[in-house]
Amino acid sequence: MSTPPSLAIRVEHLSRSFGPVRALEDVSFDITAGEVTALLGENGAGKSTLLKILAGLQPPSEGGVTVFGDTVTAFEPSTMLGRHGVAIVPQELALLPDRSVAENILSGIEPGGRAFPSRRQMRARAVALLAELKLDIDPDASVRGLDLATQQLVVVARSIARNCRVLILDEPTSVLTPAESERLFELMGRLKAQGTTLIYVSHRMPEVFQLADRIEVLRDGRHVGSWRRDEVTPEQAVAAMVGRELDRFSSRAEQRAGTPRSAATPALRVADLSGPRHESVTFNVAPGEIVGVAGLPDSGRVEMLQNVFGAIRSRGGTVELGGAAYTARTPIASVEHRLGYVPGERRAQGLLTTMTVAENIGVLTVKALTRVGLVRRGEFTGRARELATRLRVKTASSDTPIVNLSGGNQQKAMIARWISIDPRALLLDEPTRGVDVGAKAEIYEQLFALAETGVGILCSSSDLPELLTITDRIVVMAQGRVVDVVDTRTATEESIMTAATGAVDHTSAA
Ligand SMILES: Nc1ncnc2c1ncn2[C@@H]1O[C@H](COP(=O)(O)OP(=O)(O)OP(=O)(O)O)[C@@H](O)[C@H]1O
Repeated sequence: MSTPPSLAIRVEHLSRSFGPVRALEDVSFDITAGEVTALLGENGAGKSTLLKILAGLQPPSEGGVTVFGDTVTAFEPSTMLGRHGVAIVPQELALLPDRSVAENILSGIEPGGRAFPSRRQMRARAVALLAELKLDIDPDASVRGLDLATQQLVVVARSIARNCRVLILDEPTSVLTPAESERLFELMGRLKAQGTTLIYVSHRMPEVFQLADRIEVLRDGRHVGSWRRDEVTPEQAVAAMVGRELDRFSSRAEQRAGTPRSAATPALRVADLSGPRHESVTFNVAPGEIVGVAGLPDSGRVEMLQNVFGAIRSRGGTVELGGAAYTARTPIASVEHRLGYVPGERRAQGLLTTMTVAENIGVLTVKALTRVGLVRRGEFTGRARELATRLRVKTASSDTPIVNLSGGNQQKAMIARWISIDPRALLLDEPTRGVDVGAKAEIYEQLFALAETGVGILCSSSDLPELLTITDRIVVMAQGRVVDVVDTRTATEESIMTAATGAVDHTSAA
């Protein structure tokens, strides 16, 4: 059978089960060569499972895949790349940290069947490739010292060096700033111009509608929508993802118009706080207030949050919770003081990877639910289940290992964990990274409900529309210092970015 020249990949009746979970159910669609295809779906819809099958990281349970007319018979990475030209940029980048950029791009490649005769030739080839891709990256730099965005570009270059014709990117922008995302989009544009087929997953609608030629939607493992970009609106695509029209989410400013700021003792007071990459940081969070922290990734906002929580060593300054000084700060003491912290790096900092969903959510309540050395198991699981339902954590059961959950659902479980301690103040870093549009609104509602009960919330995020939607005020940091504190009702993305990128003056905080 001859294949139309424009067909890159045909997926036919693809299914994949994990025990009782049907991650993919009879999925069939085509991917056109030389186009950008965006794959959309809620958390747990099956996107990563489909991408992993296409990259040969796992086989389907049923069904088949054809790449440029050639039927795939072995779902393994070396075959998918070597024979079919399909490569993936996964969420967890697997580079060799102590090797140079050039080595990472080219090691393991044998031009003409032979290893590179010398390091010099390998380096020269890497330089040529980086120039061809217009990537301004030092070929001799050690990968360990590169930021995540640059590491991602190195993985793309490595795939291109291996003659990949189809490049898959799994949520590539979830860890990037807007400027870094633009750099990636420019590279994607250049690859497309050279004829590379691109498939990518994103939860960010504006970006999908900027980049994609086609949009494919999965829901509960089924393929439920397929459009050219100009045939569909973002609202229609979201409705296909969630199976209903989403109500427009009204921002905090709209919901609280006219509500005066609480004059009560602050839930959290931070004064003159200094530590790694931050200096003399001062601000308050009133009970029931949601304060955002904006700033570039190197602004020190992440370290500042860790300092407040007691996860890193402080170099001075004070923290007060409900008017009482909180001095010897450690993560354990913070739990006892009912100060919560949802970290941005869930894999490294939060997830208990050998434990179940219920254990991950309930781990901080074990002590409270233990009597004479015995955990009240029923109550423990019951509470965890209730929180899992409240945050719409999609899981086969509460006994499922947490690692079996999709990324977005793991994040929802991490937030549920901290809500379980009934916090007095809650710190969050990138709370909705990797979370789908429907679940985002659920998380925002939970934060609003928490604030309603008097909890002071401090939320650091690189997602400016998020900060403008959920906060009352925004602390803007640059180069480790607070450079502005703005009322969200009058702030814009531009005004925040201007402060975050330009100013170096230390404005005294409210
Ligand atoms: N190794 C596994 N074992 C058991 N279940 C799994 C495994 N991998 C995925 N699943 C399940 O398959 C379903 C689809 O997961 P997948 O990771 O493909 O979702 P996704 O659409 O990529 O979600 P997200 O946007 O949250 O990353 C989920 O219900 C998930 O819990």
